[in-house]
Parts: sequence; structure tokens; C-alpha cells
Amino acid sequence: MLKYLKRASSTRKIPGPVNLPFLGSLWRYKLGLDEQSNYHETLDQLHAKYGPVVKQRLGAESIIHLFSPNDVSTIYATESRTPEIRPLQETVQLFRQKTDASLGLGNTNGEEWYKLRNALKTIMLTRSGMAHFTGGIESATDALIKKIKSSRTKDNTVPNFMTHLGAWTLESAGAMCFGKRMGFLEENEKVADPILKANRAVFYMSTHLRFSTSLYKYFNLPKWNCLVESENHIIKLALEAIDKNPLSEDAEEDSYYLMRQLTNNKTLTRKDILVLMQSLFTDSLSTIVPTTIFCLYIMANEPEIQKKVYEETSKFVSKDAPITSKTLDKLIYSRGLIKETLRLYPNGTEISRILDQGLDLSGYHIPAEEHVNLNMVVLLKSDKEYYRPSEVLPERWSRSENSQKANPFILIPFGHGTRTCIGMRYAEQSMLIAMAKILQNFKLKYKSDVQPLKQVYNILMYPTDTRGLVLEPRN
Ligand code: HEM
Repeated sequence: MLKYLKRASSTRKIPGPVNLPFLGSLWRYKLGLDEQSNYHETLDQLHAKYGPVVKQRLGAESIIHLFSPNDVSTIYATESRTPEIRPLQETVQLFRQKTDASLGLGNTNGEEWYKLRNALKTIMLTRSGMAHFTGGIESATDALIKKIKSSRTKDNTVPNFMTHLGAWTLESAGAMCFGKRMGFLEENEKVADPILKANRAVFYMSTHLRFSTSLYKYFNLPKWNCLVESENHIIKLALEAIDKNPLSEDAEEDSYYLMRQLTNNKTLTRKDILVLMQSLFTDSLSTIVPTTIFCLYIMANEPEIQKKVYEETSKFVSKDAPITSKTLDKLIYSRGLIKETLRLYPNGTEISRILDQGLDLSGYHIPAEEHVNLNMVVLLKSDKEYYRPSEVLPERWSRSENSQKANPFILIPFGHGTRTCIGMRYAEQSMLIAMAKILQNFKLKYKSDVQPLKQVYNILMYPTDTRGLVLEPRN
């Protein structure tokens, strides 16, 4: 209690919106002054009104928002061996605690996190590890192309395009986790559908519960029950997939690479393996899918950029030979486009940390154990940081281009340091392969009578819809 009071007194001077007892600043959401689906815009307003450090309470959740890249750099420079976070979805963490499951990489801290991270690090964050998954992603992407071809309408739009992309990422992830194609874009489409729906429901419910008074932690409220149902569903499906695809002795070295590495790791329990596999199996749905859609959207609206990506992929990605890491290394301009996409349409609003030591940030002392959010999202379109900020300029990220002088701690879409995104390389590979194959087969356009795509906050940022995207066959 004394510790809490001491912390509260040292953060008292930090500005922020008015807090009411119990609600904190949730009253603003209840009165419609702020909207949860536009949380990213609320962050812009907090930054503009209060400056680089802002204190906010959402129900029981107390947050210190940071908006200065220098403070972000200080935090990373002082990070310990096991940086602590508040999970992206506290609801999922609570669910796993209540069901006595392993918490998983993104929901745990300390030595438990370190153990899980070590188990995945060399598989997911090295070039040699990643090379095992390129073939699976490529084959899943071929299935996606077939799916697009068979489901295009007369005006070359693709109904349920987002669902097909979801099935594509599950297919690639299935190849990575279970060493084989799952048929989610083919004969097993009906198996993928409920996973996609349950995943969406978990994010949707988590968003509602984040902007609520946390009573769900103590009582079984309807939204909580809905989340539990969806999460149980995903676990059941992941368990079924693991049990149906046991590691067999005569399995080819490469095809069972991930499962073999995890099962051979004696520090991991079955519960750990299950939760890691579940995360790798489904995390792409909320990350790769929205980012790929925004990459395609940008190209549909910017024919010159589309042409350059097409020319680059035509030069380096052969239709007749398998794609390798070496091929992907050459796609410099396409990589620049992914960076620009994540700058203009960021996948997430914040990176969370719990400070393990007191730090002086932008003139305020923030004590240890405070929860801080690094909200660089507010500076991604700043003309003080970026040259022609609202324009898509993939070349601004090439080494030879010297027009880019922004602080390097502003665009950190995958985080930075010890706790950086474990799926970063996998996501980049998937998106590069998808862009190359889609452009080899289709020309992209955007319908002039359809509203431009927007982002909606649902814990992560999703596109409104894909109705306007046109995929014209390329001769
Ligand atoms: C566009 C794609 C993606 C983006 C922008 C992204 C972004 C991020 C960010 C910002 C973090 C937090 C880093 C930090 O705390 O410093 C993170 C963590 C994480 N990501 Fe990703 N991610 C993407 C794709 C993926 C994919 C495809 C997977 C799984 C296959 C994945 C799995 C994870 C996991 C498990 C963590 C927690 C890591 C830890 O706490 O050690 N991500 N991601």
C-alpha cells in the first residue's frame, strides 16, 4: 500500500484526462466523447493536448502514455534480460490463468517468458530457421491464388477476400506447425471458418472488455462468456490438429521442423508446446492479414508503386523455381513498401512495458513498476519527422536514399530489443511472397465508387472492408 501511495505521489504531476472514481477516464467513452474503435485518434488527441507524457486510467487499468522517441530509446537502452509487459489482451491472459493453461509467450514475464522465448528464438528469428517455412508459405500462397481465381466476380472483386486471406495465413501456419498442407483454402474450408470467426470474436470482446470497468475479472459477464467460448473453441481445434498430426519417427526432417524442435526441447511441457503452437497458428490472422490488405490497397491506388513492385518481383521471383530466402533478400523495394504500409497503416497502437527501474522521461520521474505504453503511432505521419509524410515512398527506406531522417525509434512496427516480435521474419516472408504471387497473376485497382479503406481499432488495427479491391487478371 505504502509503495502504491509513493508511486501515485510521484506520478501526480503528470497531466492527463480527468479521472472519476471507479471509471477513471472511461466516462469519456460512456458519454461518446471518445470512441473505442477510434482509440488511435484518441491517442493523437492526448498527445496534442497534454504533451509527451500523459497519465490515464481506464477503469482499473492505469497507463502512462509516452509519445517521445527519445523516451522510447531510453527504455530500450535500459531494458533488462527479461523485459516485462502487460499483455496485448489481458483477457486472454486471465482466461489462461483461470483454466490453468500455460500463459504463452506474449502473456508471461520473467523466467517463464525467458524459457518460452529461448525455445522459439532460433527457430523463428534466424535465417536458417525461417528457411524451413518458405516452401509451406509458397505452397499456401499458390492455393490462395487459385482461390482468388475461382471466386472472382464479373467485376473482378473477390467476395470474402479477407476470409480467404485468413485461410491463407492458417494454411501457411499449418504447414509451419504441422508440417503439411491443411486444405483450408480447398477441401477443408469449413474447418478454417470457425477458427477465423472465433479469433475475430476474441479480439472484439477483448476490445469491449478493455474499455470496461474490469468487473469481468470477478463476475461471468456475457461478453466475458462469449470470449471464453471462442477461446475454448480455438484451443479445441489446435489440440485436435496437434493430436491428429503426431510427430512420427519417419517424418521428413524438414516437414516437422517446428514440432520436432519443440518436442525435443526438454524444458517445455506439453501445455507450453500447445500454447506456443496455438499462438504461431493464429497470430497471423490479426497481423499479416490486415497488413497485407493495406499493402494491396496502397498498390491498387498507386499504379507507379505497383509497377515497380511488379518489375522487381518479375526480375527476381521465378514462376518455375521455388522461392528461397536468397530470392526474398533481393526484394528491396517491396520491403520498403511493407515498411511504408506499417508506417501509414500501423498494425498496433502501442508497445507495452512495465518499468523495472525508475526512469526520468521528458522531465518526469516515472517510478519502477509503472505500466508505460510506447505510442509512436502518433508520430508516423509527422512532417517534423518525415519528408512528404502523407506520401507512400518505399524508396525512403533504401540505404542509398538520404531523404529519410526520422528518429529510428519512431517506426518500430515489430518492437525492438529483447522482446521484439517473434513472428517478424515469418510475417515479412509471408507478405513478400503474397505480394509477388498476387502481382504475377493480377493487376490491382480500387473501385472509385467505394469509400477509401480506413482502420478500426480492435486491440489491433483492422481494415474496414475489402469491397473496393479489384483483382484484374494479368495477361
Ligand atoms: C505485420 C505483422 C506483425 C506485426 C506488425 C507484429 C508486431 C508485434 C509487436 C509490436 C510486438 C511487441 C514487441 C515488443 O513488445 O517489443 C509483437 C510481439 C509478438 N508477436 Fe508479432 N507482429 C506481427 C506478426 C506476428 C506473427 C505472424 C506472429 C506469429 C506467427 C507474431 C507473434 C508474436 C508474439 C508471440 C509476440 C510476443 C513476443 C514476446 O513477448 O516475446 N507476430 N508483435
